[in-house]
Amino acid sequence: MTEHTATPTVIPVTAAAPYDVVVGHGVLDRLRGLLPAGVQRVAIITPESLEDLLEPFADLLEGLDVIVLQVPDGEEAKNWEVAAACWESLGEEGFTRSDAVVTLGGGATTDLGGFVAATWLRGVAVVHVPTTVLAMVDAAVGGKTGINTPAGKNLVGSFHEPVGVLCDLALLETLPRAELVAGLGEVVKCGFIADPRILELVEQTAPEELTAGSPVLRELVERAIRVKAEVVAGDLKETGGRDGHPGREVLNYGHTLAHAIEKATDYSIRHGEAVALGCVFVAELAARAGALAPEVVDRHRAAFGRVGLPTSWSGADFDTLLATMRVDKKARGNQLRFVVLEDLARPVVLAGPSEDDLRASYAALSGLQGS
Ligand SMILES: NC(=O)c1ccc[n+]([C@@H]2O[C@H](COP(=O)([O-])OP(=O)(O)OC[C@H]3O[C@@H](n4cnc5c(N)ncnc54)[C@H](O)[C@@H]3O)[C@@H](O)[C@H]2O)c1
Ligand SMILES: O=C(O)C(=O)C[C@@H](O)[C@H](O)[C@H](O)COP(=O)(O)O
Ligand SMILES: [Zn+2]
Repeated sequence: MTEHTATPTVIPVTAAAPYDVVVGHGVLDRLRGLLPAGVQRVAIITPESLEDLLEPFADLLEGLDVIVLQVPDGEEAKNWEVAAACWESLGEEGFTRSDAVVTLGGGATTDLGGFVAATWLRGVAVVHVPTTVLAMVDAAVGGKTGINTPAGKNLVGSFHEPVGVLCDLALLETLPRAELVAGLGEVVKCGFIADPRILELVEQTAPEELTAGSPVLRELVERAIRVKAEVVAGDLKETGGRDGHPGREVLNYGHTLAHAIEKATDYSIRHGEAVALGCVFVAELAARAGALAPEVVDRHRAAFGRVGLPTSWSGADFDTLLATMRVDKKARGNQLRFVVLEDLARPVVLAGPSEDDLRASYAALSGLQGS
């Protein structure tokens, strides 16, 4: 058994109202301390699939008036019907601005629950308790909330910062391996865009050692949260960076194609898996634009592949993917924009790449010859 550092790590996030991300093992008893003072009623938004976690979790809020809003699992929750059902329940309960939402689940739950909290009464407090690696390192931090529409992923949403985030690594003990690995997709992304030490740790650690109790996993989680916190603090609402840095858009590295792949597969691919593919694709694109050395492109395939993520895919025709990429939030008019790297941790925006380069990069991702 791994010995856990007893002390939780507290990572502050600078925002309009600053908040803490608490990381550790067995830290759920900190939940009450993250709720705003004086809260008497809490709505827990959580997927039906996590029922086993729910009962002991709700006990932590003993003495408060607790409402449970069970939502569908995964992406099935990220639509307006589920959001509307949550609004209806909050209305029936007379949920007010002195009450608070607590999400318990993966990134789909924190996105949906955050969106409900952002929109109910134009904004009530939300604490996120992420239960996947992906939600701990990314979805629960930084205030992006959202739902999908038939046109694509996360097209409706808002920025609504949580008042606190509680990452209890013990919750990962029941997480299926494929979900843990998917979360590493966003971690490795952070390695490329900002913290190459993450890449070294991944390269030096046997992938099967990255388990819920592993100190290396904890270090990776904390490093990725620090990357996210720092980027978000510099550009809270993705309005732009400074001195050539893309600002918050850097966190979208690989996501233009990733979101198109998710839509094309009807969300049967995991977000973190799609991000791995999208990052390989933009690395190829950067190389074609003359920005990135081939060794760094190879390192993308090696690092994502090392943790067990896919690095090759050809499951949809390029024109279908291109049509979806045109509604990516980074696009401006007819022009597609991508975050690409000039080197490790040197991100820039590439605006309006040629269609030939985009096609050739997709061919390279597909593993086709002559790409
Ligand atoms: N808002 C943001 O900044 C942001 C950032 C990254 C990703 N996202 C979004 O997050 C979503 C992906 O999140 P995800 O990968 O966590 O997926 P998810 O929320 O769909 O969870 C994945 C699966 O794991 C199960 N699960 C969750 N916790 C578990 C646990 N502790 N034990 C057992 N099973 C558990 C869930 O029931 C689900 O089936 C996507 O919708 C993506 O767009 C948002
Ligand atoms: O927090 C951000 O900013 C990100 O881009 C993080 C991404 O990992 C995340 O998947 C996000 O939801 C994508 O944002 P979107 O604006 O492209 O919907
Ligand atoms: Zn993402």
